[in-house]
Amino acid sequence: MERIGIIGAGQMGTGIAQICAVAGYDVRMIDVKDEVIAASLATIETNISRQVARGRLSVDAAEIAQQRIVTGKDYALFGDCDLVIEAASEDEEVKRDVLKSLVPHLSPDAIIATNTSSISITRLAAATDRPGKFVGMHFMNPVPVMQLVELIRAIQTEQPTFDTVRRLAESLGKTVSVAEDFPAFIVNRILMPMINEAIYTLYAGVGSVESIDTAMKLGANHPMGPLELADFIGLDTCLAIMHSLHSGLADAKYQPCPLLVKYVEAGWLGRKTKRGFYDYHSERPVPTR
Ligand SMILES: CC(=O)CC(=O)SCCNC(=O)CCNC(=O)[C@H](O)C(C)(C)COP(=O)(O)OP(=O)(O)OC[C@H]1O[C@@H](n2cnc3c(N)ncnc32)[C@H](O)[C@@H]1OP(=O)(O)O
Ligand SMILES: NC(=O)C1=CN([C@@H]2O[C@H](COP(=O)(O)OP(=O)(O)OC[C@H]3O[C@@H](n4cnc5c(N)ncnc54)[C@H](OP(=O)(O)O)[C@@H]3O)[C@@H](O)[C@H]2O)C=CC1
Repeated sequence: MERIGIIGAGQMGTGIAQICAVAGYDVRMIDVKDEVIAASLATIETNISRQVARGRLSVDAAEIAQQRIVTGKDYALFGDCDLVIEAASEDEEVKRDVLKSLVPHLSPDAIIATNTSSISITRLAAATDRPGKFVGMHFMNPVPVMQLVELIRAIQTEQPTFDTVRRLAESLGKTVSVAEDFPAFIVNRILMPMINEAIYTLYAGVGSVESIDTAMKLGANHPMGPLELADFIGLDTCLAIMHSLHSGLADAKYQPCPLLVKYVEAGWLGRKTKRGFYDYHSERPVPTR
């Protein structure tokens, strides 16, 4: 494995590109907007510079890593990639369109991985010309910091594909946890109902944003409160994951909180739009409820 493609230069695509380049892989990354790509490269530069300042990476290695990342808007960039990781928005129609556009450009042996948080790997695999060479590779946010990669086998995934992607995750310094292909897999099946319940707790007036987050940080030793974490993940992504759980498992306990729905309808998506359960326009996040 030498060259890795990434679709989507949002927070996940950016983190994946960074760790792949630092680990020595050539990276090709596309997105639909120039400004998103520019912001992604700026984030990578900041993060890599911090690694240099911390003495974890030499100046030369940092420069080489950044040169390994080639960006653009055209799927033809993926022609010589050994593996392409799809990290576009958490929307099945978007992902299907992306996969349809991708496959004509790929070499026959190339593997496709999806970083989806919740959507059926089996259905996405079936939307490609190579379901046996398709796998779920679910990185955690922030990618450079979090230790885990969840690997999800579609019913069609062939063992050599799975083994190759496991080796790739390990070569990136990650620890693998294997999940079967059920809605939202392991991490989000457990984490997202907790976040949704925190939003219900706010909706019911049990506590303010600050009291709920403080309670869970100091009372349950979570590194971030659930509402702060929801803003960090992206409220659109949180809602999409709850929809996958609700429709995929047909259980009322997964119904998304109406307040979450309203925030997403308002375009309050968390940190990425500078407003969610907190307002991020000033230096310190300000709770909005
Ligand atoms: C939705 C899904 O499908 C799946 C998911 O990803 S669910 C979300 C999973 N992620 C989590 O639960 C994250 C919970 N939060 C945390 O673990 C921590 O708050 C955190 C790791 C994000 C930050 O840790 P912290 O100790 O509070 O902050 P801080 O001291 O600033 O950061 C620790 C290090 O991480 C780095 N870091 C923090 N945020 C970062 C980011 N977004 N990108 C890159 N590096 C980051 C910092 O630079 C710092 O590095 P150094 O050691 O070089 O100083
Ligand atoms: N956020 C998280 O904590 C985690 C997210 N994930 C998953 O990773 C994926 C990406 O999430 P995340 O990075 O947070 O989302 P972001 O919203 O930060 O980034 C998604 C990016 O994909 C772009 N995009 C949308 N459509 C296309 C397309 N057709 N072609 C290329 N790029 C496209 C978006 O552009 P535009 O903004 O213009 O629409 C955006 O830049 C999702 O599947 C999500 O569920 C997995 C683990 C954790």
